Amino acid sequence: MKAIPVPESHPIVELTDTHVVHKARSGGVFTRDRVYALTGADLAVAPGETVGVVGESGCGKSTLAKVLVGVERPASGTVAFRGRDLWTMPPAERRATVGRSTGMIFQDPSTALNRRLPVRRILRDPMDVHEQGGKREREDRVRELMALVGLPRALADALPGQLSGGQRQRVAIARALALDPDLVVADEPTSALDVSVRAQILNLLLDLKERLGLALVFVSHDIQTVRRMSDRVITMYLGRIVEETPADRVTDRSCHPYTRALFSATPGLLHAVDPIPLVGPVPSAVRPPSGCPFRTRCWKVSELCAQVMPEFSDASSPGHRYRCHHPVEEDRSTHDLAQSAREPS
Ligand SMILES: Nc1ncnc2c1ncn2[C@@H]1O[C@H](COP(=O)(O)OP(=O)(O)OP(=O)(O)O)[C@@H](O)[C@H]1O
Repeated sequence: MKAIPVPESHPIVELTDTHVVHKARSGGVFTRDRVYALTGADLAVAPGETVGVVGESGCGKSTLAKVLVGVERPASGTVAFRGRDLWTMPPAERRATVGRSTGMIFQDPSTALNRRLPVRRILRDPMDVHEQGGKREREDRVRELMALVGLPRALADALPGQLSGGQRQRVAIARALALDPDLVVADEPTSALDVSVRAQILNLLLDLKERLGLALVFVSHDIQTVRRMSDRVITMYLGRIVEETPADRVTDRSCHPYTRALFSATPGLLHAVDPIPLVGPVPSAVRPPSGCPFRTRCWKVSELCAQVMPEFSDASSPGHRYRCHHPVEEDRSTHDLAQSAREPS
């Protein structure tokens, strides 16, 4: 089993009871309703670790990613970088802290890169903004970054539109690394790419992470990939973190019924022979259910689940915690669970 890195004195970034609330839109117009995009998130990212984030569409994965890199301001709770609260810093200090210590890689490099700038300018831009090094040093760093991500030097003057999808994502990765960050957050970094280049980009990320000692937060719909890339996996449901599990135990040892159901439905996983049925749609993030948000789809639901949001409980294995009143026994087989879900008592 992979060891979960023990945090140094301070995690790189730590969320404490962090909430993000948006104004809801209907037909492009804001309404009085509120969308609870992230609710009560507690999460610490340690130097050098990879945290994978999974959950169905709309559960708050991208919101969590944006909060971690200081792009999204929470409505309440704290976001601390190396122990210092980001949102009580003076704005210039906050921009410098976030800009220097984090990098973000988005889903679609075609829209994330400025189409009018050549590669060398895209890569130099973070150094220009944060006034890092002189002209010569910035040019040297551009060359270094291109080599680091496997881009030929001949492409330095190319525009993004002249590159392949995989090359564009390499540029986006190089830009995220320009200021030598401690943390990179990758939000669906391969889902807009051809299947043939996905593995190359994932391998590049893993390789860079090892070589540079980066912490990586990896958001993806592709559960297999999250499991392969990560040290631990965060499961989100309707804006809540509901479980945190060591990645190599997530298919058969996770305790939250939702995590088990999610992984049981993933083709190609060892235990995905008998999917646990998830009945009905995900409830609205405008009117989340009382108590546990998963209760409307859970086969283990009881009255308590409607009344009380479960606190995090520690499981017997280290680095594993979950929010559930009726957790799955850690060693119960997925096949067995699928039977119970079909015939709730
Ligand atoms: N700017 C915004 N204004 C209003 N609602 C928003 C905004 N951004 C996100 N939301 C809503 O917040 C919730 C969480 O969105 P988020 O994009 O974080 O989910 P996600 O898990 O990343 O989804 P996906 O996997 O589809 O990208 C959703 O209900 C979404 O519609």
